[in-house]
Amino acid sequence: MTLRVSNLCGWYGQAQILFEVALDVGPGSVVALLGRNGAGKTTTFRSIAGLVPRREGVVVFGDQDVSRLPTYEIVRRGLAFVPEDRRIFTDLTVEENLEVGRQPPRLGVPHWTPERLYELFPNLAAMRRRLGGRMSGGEQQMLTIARSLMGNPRLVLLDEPSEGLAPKIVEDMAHAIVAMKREGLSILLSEQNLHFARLISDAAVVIESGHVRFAGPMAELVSHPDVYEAYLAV
Ligand SMILES: Nc1ncnc2c1ncn2[C@@H]1O[C@H](COP(=O)(O)OP(=O)(O)OP(=O)(O)O)[C@@H](O)[C@H]1O
Repeated sequence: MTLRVSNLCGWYGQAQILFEVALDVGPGSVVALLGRNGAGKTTTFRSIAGLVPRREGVVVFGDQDVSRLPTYEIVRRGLAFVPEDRRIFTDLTVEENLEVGRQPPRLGVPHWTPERLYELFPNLAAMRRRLGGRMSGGEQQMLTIARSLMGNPRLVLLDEPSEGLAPKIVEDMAHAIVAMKREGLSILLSEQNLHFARLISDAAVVIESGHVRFAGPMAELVSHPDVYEAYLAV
Protein backbone atom coordinates (compact mmCIF):
# COMPACT_ATOMS: atom_id res chain seq x y z
CA MET A 1 0.00 0.00 0.00
CA THR A 2 1.37 3.45 -0.90
CA LEU A 3 -0.82 5.35 1.55
CA ARG A 4 -2.79 3.96 4.47
CA VAL A 5 -4.80 6.34 6.60
CA SER A 6 -6.67 5.18 9.68
CA ASN A 7 -8.59 6.85 12.50
CA LEU A 8 -7.69 10.27 11.16
CA CYS A 9 -9.18 13.11 13.20
CA GLY A 10 -8.52 16.77 12.58
CA TRP A 11 -9.43 20.04 14.26
CA TYR A 12 -9.45 23.73 13.45
CA GLY A 13 -9.32 25.40 16.86
CA GLN A 14 -12.03 23.80 19.01
CA ALA A 15 -13.97 22.49 16.02
CA GLN A 16 -13.47 18.85 15.13
CA ILE A 17 -13.69 18.53 11.34
CA LEU A 18 -12.61 14.91 10.71
CA PHE A 19 -13.89 11.86 12.57
CA GLU A 20 -11.83 8.67 12.22
CA VAL A 21 -11.35 8.91 8.49
CA ALA A 22 -9.82 5.82 6.89
CA LEU A 23 -8.64 5.29 3.34
CA ASP A 24 -6.07 3.31 1.37
CA VAL A 25 -4.33 4.11 -1.89
CA GLY A 26 -2.56 1.18 -3.53
CA PRO A 27 0.47 1.55 -5.79
CA GLY A 28 -0.52 2.93 -9.19
CA SER A 29 -4.16 3.34 -8.30
CA VAL A 30 -6.45 6.35 -8.42
CA VAL A 31 -8.76 6.86 -5.45
CA ALA A 32 -11.43 9.57 -5.39
CA LEU A 33 -12.30 11.26 -2.12
CA LEU A 34 -15.82 12.45 -2.77
CA GLY A 35 -18.05 14.77 -0.83
CA ARG A 36 -20.05 17.96 -1.06
CA ASN A 37 -18.76 21.42 -0.36
CA GLY A 38 -17.46 21.57 3.20
CA ALA A 39 -17.51 17.77 3.72
CA GLY A 40 -13.86 17.76 4.81
CA LYS A 41 -11.95 16.77 1.67
CA THR A 42 -9.35 19.53 1.80
CA THR A 43 -8.95 19.05 5.55
CA THR A 44 -8.29 15.34 4.96
CA PHE A 45 -5.55 16.22 2.46
CA ARG A 46 -4.06 18.86 4.72
CA SER A 47 -4.10 16.42 7.64
CA ILE A 48 -2.32 13.75 5.59
CA ALA A 49 0.31 16.33 4.63
CA GLY A 50 0.77 17.49 8.23
CA LEU A 51 -0.70 20.94 7.60
CA VAL A 52 -3.52 20.83 10.15
CA PRO A 53 -2.35 22.06 13.56
CA ARG A 54 -4.14 19.37 15.55
CA ARG A 55 -4.64 15.91 14.14
CA GLU A 56 -4.76 12.37 15.47
CA GLY A 57 -4.66 8.96 13.84
CA VAL A 58 -2.20 7.05 11.73
CA VAL A 59 -0.83 7.94 8.31
CA VAL A 60 1.48 5.34 6.82
CA PHE A 61 3.23 6.42 3.62
CA GLY A 62 5.23 3.74 1.83
CA ASP A 63 6.50 1.65 4.72
CA GLN A 64 6.81 4.51 7.18
CA ASP A 65 4.52 6.00 9.79
CA VAL A 66 4.56 9.73 8.96
CA SER A 67 1.79 10.70 11.39
CA ARG A 68 4.07 12.82 13.48
CA LEU A 69 6.45 14.13 10.86
CA PRO A 70 6.51 17.77 9.76
CA THR A 71 5.24 18.53 6.25
CA TYR A 72 8.70 18.97 4.68
CA GLU A 73 9.71 15.48 5.84
CA ILE A 74 6.55 13.96 4.36
CA VAL A 75 7.11 15.79 1.08
CA ARG A 76 10.73 14.63 1.06
CA ARG A 77 9.45 11.04 1.16
CA GLY A 78 7.57 11.62 -2.08
CA LEU A 79 4.18 13.09 -1.27
CA ALA A 80 2.99 15.96 -3.49
CA PHE A 81 0.00 18.09 -2.55
CA VAL A 82 -1.60 20.09 -5.35
CA PRO A 83 -4.00 22.54 -3.71
CA GLU A 84 -7.20 23.79 -5.28
CA ASP A 85 -5.94 27.32 -5.79
CA ARG A 86 -3.42 27.60 -8.59
CA ARG A 87 -0.02 28.30 -7.17
CA ILE A 88 2.08 29.16 -10.16
CA PHE A 89 4.59 31.98 -10.53
CA THR A 90 2.77 34.49 -12.71
CA ASP A 91 5.95 36.34 -13.74
CA LEU A 92 7.79 33.17 -14.81
CA THR A 93 7.24 31.32 -18.08
CA VAL A 94 5.77 27.82 -18.28
CA GLU A 95 9.22 26.25 -18.65
CA GLU A 96 10.64 28.34 -15.80
CA ASN A 97 7.74 27.30 -13.57
CA LEU A 98 8.57 23.67 -14.33
CA GLU A 99 12.25 24.19 -13.52
CA VAL A 100 11.30 25.57 -10.10
CA GLY A 101 9.77 22.17 -9.29
CA ARG A 102 12.71 20.05 -10.44
CA GLN A 103 13.99 17.46 -7.93
CA PRO A 104 16.41 14.54 -8.32
CA PRO A 105 14.99 11.23 -9.60
CA ARG A 106 13.49 8.94 -6.96
CA LEU A 107 14.04 5.20 -7.00
CA GLY A 108 11.05 3.14 -8.13
CA VAL A 109 8.80 6.03 -9.16
CA PRO A 110 8.22 7.76 -12.52
CA HIS A 111 10.93 10.26 -13.47
CA TRP A 112 9.46 13.38 -15.08
CA THR A 113 11.15 15.86 -17.39
CA PRO A 114 9.60 18.93 -19.07
CA GLU A 115 9.49 17.03 -22.37
CA ARG A 116 7.55 14.13 -20.84
CA LEU A 117 5.21 16.56 -19.13
CA TYR A 118 4.55 18.34 -22.43
CA GLU A 119 3.41 14.98 -23.80
CA LEU A 120 1.04 14.66 -20.86
CA PHE A 121 -0.24 18.25 -21.19
CA PRO A 122 0.01 19.10 -24.92
CA ASN A 123 -1.43 22.57 -24.46
CA LEU A 124 1.46 23.48 -22.13
CA ALA A 125 3.88 22.44 -24.89
CA ALA A 126 2.35 25.06 -27.15
CA MET A 127 3.03 27.84 -24.64
CA ARG A 128 6.44 27.07 -23.13
CA ARG A 129 7.54 30.70 -23.17
CA ARG A 130 4.25 32.20 -22.03
CA LEU A 131 4.15 33.90 -18.65
CA GLY A 132 2.09 32.08 -16.04
CA GLY A 133 0.01 35.21 -15.49
CA ARG A 134 -1.11 35.11 -19.12
CA MET A 135 -2.61 31.63 -18.99
CA SER A 136 -6.24 30.64 -18.47
CA GLY A 137 -7.34 29.16 -15.15
CA GLY A 138 -7.40 25.64 -16.62
CA GLU A 139 -3.92 26.01 -18.08
CA GLN A 140 -2.63 27.28 -14.75
CA GLN A 141 -4.20 24.26 -13.07
CA MET A 142 -2.36 21.93 -15.46
CA LEU A 143 0.89 23.80 -14.90
CA THR A 144 0.46 23.45 -11.13
CA ILE A 145 0.11 19.68 -11.51
CA ALA A 146 3.01 19.47 -13.99
CA ARG A 147 5.27 21.43 -11.68
CA SER A 148 4.44 19.06 -8.79
CA LEU A 149 5.34 16.10 -10.99
CA MET A 150 8.80 17.64 -11.57
CA GLY A 151 9.42 16.64 -7.93
CA ASN A 152 9.06 12.95 -8.98
CA PRO A 153 6.49 12.13 -6.30
CA ARG A 154 5.41 8.66 -5.25
CA LEU A 155 1.85 9.84 -4.60
CA VAL A 156 -0.05 12.99 -5.57
CA LEU A 157 -2.93 14.53 -3.65
CA LEU A 158 -5.00 16.44 -6.21
CA ASP A 159 -7.50 18.78 -4.60
CA GLU A 160 -10.52 19.21 -6.91
CA PRO A 161 -8.59 19.11 -10.19
CA SER A 162 -11.72 19.70 -12.33
CA GLU A 163 -13.01 22.63 -10.25
CA GLY A 164 -14.01 25.61 -12.39
CA LEU A 165 -12.64 24.17 -15.64
CA ALA A 166 -14.35 24.42 -19.04
CA PRO A 167 -15.72 21.05 -20.26
CA LYS A 168 -13.00 20.64 -22.91
CA ILE A 169 -10.27 21.26 -20.32
CA VAL A 170 -11.95 18.82 -17.91
CA GLU A 171 -11.60 16.18 -20.61
CA ASP A 172 -7.89 17.02 -21.09
CA MET A 173 -7.41 16.82 -17.33
CA ALA A 174 -9.05 13.37 -17.22
CA HIS A 175 -6.70 12.15 -19.97
CA ALA A 176 -3.68 13.53 -18.12
CA ILE A 177 -4.69 11.82 -14.86
CA VAL A 178 -5.21 8.49 -16.64
CA ALA A 179 -1.76 8.89 -18.25
CA MET A 180 -0.19 9.67 -14.85
CA LYS A 181 -1.72 6.48 -13.48
CA ARG A 182 -0.44 4.51 -16.48
CA GLU A 183 3.07 5.70 -15.58
CA GLY A 184 2.64 4.04 -12.19
CA LEU A 185 1.86 7.08 -10.06
CA SER A 186 -0.55 6.71 -7.13
CA ILE A 187 -3.20 9.42 -6.99
CA LEU A 188 -5.69 10.52 -4.37
CA LEU A 189 -8.01 13.16 -5.77
CA SER A 190 -10.90 15.02 -4.25
CA GLU A 191 -14.08 15.77 -6.15
CA GLN A 192 -17.60 16.97 -5.55
CA ASN A 193 -18.84 15.52 -8.77
CA LEU A 194 -19.20 11.82 -9.39
CA HIS A 195 -19.25 12.23 -13.15
CA PHE A 196 -15.60 13.28 -13.49
CA ALA A 197 -14.36 10.98 -10.72
CA ARG A 198 -15.95 7.84 -12.16
CA LEU A 199 -14.11 8.32 -15.46
CA ILE A 200 -10.69 8.04 -13.88
CA SER A 201 -10.86 6.41 -10.44
CA ASP A 202 -10.50 2.79 -9.35
CA ALA A 203 -11.97 3.30 -5.90
CA ALA A 204 -14.06 5.84 -4.04
CA VAL A 205 -14.28 7.11 -0.50
CA VAL A 206 -17.31 9.28 0.25
CA ILE A 207 -17.24 11.66 3.18
CA GLU A 208 -19.90 13.78 4.75
CA SER A 209 -19.42 16.07 7.76
CA GLY A 210 -15.98 14.53 8.28
CA HIS A 211 -17.29 10.94 8.44
CA VAL A 212 -16.63 8.23 5.85
CA ARG A 213 -20.01 7.09 4.48
CA PHE A 214 -18.77 4.72 1.78
CA ALA A 215 -15.48 3.12 0.77
CA GLY A 216 -15.12 0.61 -2.04
CA PRO A 217 -14.60 0.10 -5.75
CA MET A 218 -15.89 2.92 -7.97
CA ALA A 219 -18.11 0.43 -9.83
CA GLU A 220 -19.83 -0.39 -6.55
CA LEU A 221 -20.51 3.26 -5.74
CA VAL A 222 -21.89 3.85 -9.22
CA SER A 223 -24.37 1.02 -8.71
CA HIS A 224 -25.66 2.57 -5.45
CA PRO A 225 -27.67 5.70 -6.29
CA ASP A 226 -29.02 5.71 -2.74
CA VAL A 227 -25.47 6.39 -1.50
CA TYR A 228 -24.30 8.91 -4.07
CA GLU A 229 -27.57 10.80 -4.20
CA ALA A 230 -27.48 11.21 -0.45
CA TYR A 231 -23.92 12.51 -0.20
CA LEU A 232 -22.83 13.89 -3.57
CA ALA A 233 -23.60 16.45 -6.23
CA VAL A 234 -24.62 14.39 -9.25
N1 LIG B 1 -8.92 27.20 8.36
C1 LIG B 1 -10.11 26.82 8.82
N2 LIG B 1 -10.54 27.21 10.03
C2 LIG B 1 -11.73 26.83 10.51
N3 LIG B 1 -12.60 26.00 9.85
C3 LIG B 1 -12.24 25.58 8.65
C4 LIG B 1 -10.97 25.97 8.05
N4 LIG B 1 -10.91 25.38 6.84
C5 LIG B 1 -12.05 24.67 6.67
N5 LIG B 1 -12.84 24.80 7.76
C6 LIG B 1 -14.17 24.13 7.95
O1 LIG B 1 -13.96 22.74 7.89
C7 LIG B 1 -15.04 22.09 7.20
C8 LIG B 1 -14.48 21.24 6.09
O2 LIG B 1 -13.86 22.08 5.12
P1 LIG B 1 -13.01 21.52 3.91
O3 LIG B 1 -12.38 22.69 3.21
O4 LIG B 1 -12.14 20.42 4.35
O5 LIG B 1 -14.15 20.92 2.98
P2 LIG B 1 -14.11 20.42 1.51
O6 LIG B 1 -14.84 19.12 1.48
O7 LIG B 1 -12.72 20.44 0.99
O8 LIG B 1 -14.98 21.49 0.76
P3 LIG B 1 -14.62 22.51 -0.41
O9 LIG B 1 -15.16 21.87 -1.61
O10 LIG B 1 -15.39 23.73 -0.01
O11 LIG B 1 -13.15 22.71 -0.44
C9 LIG B 1 -15.99 23.19 6.73
O12 LIG B 1 -17.03 23.26 7.65
C10 LIG B 1 -15.13 24.44 6.80
O13 LIG B 1 -15.91 25.55 7.07
